[in-house]
Amino acid sequence: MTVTMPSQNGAPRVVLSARGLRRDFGGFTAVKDVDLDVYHSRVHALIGPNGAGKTTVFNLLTKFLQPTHGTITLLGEDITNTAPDKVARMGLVRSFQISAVFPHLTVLDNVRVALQRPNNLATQFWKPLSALEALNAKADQLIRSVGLDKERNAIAADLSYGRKRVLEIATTLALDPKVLLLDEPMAGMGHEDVGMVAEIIREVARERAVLMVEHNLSVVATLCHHVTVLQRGEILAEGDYAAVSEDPRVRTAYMGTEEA
Ligand SMILES: Nc1ncnc2c1ncn2[C@@H]1O[C@H](COP(=O)(O)OP(=O)(O)OP(=O)(O)O)[C@@H](O)[C@H]1O
Repeated sequence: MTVTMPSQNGAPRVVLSARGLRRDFGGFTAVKDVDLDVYHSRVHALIGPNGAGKTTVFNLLTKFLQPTHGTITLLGEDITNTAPDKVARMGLVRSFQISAVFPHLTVLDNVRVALQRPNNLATQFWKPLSALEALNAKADQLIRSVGLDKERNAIAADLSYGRKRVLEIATTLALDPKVLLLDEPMAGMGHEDVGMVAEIIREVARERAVLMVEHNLSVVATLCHHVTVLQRGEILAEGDYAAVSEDPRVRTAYMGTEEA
């Protein structure tokens, strides 16, 4: 069942929220008292220095890790005690979860394989030809939506690093996530690819929520509507990039300098 909070007076609706999230590892608290609201059609950045707890928060939200305290709500349903595979089926998908890109398959075949995962129409391969045609149409639509049309018949292994990451995003989108979690999507990319992937994420977020861990602050500044800064497992600041980057605590604690 999909329950979404009504978007009254056009305000974006919360699709994923966490309250009082905490995770202890033995005597060490990696995440403490984290409240988070992620909105439909918004790109939300989770930033912070190494060891701040970003990956742990991702693992808690996707239920790879169980919180020590706190609650998590997805599309109006409490998922605090829900298994990770069910959470993914409900629409909260982390890119690497299903983004196994097969290097020797073409772009088209990679997307078709992704579309054949559970919950997608093509699992019913015994269905008539019309189902197969619908699959092909859906694959082409996905390929177009991430701008891989020209590489449609290229072998995945022959794609540039940046285009491979885009193919990864396309295979993730095949599950039709309502909330997409991206872990450093720009990592290891050159300037040109960063711009291209940022445009794709912007486009992808029109119809879903995106929460991303990102170290590239110029990407965060231009792409993200909302920024949460973590430090030592706790929220240090949040707001839009302008507000967060003006915050003296962020400048000194996260960026290490008043000049950031
Ligand atoms: N399974 C674990 N057992 C013990 N400590 C852990 C475990 N996972 C994470 N930690 C600790 O929790 C803290 C937060 O780690 P986490 O990986 O969430 O940070 P991060 O912000 O993602 O860092 P980075 O930017 O370096 O990836 C770190 O001090 C880390 O050593």
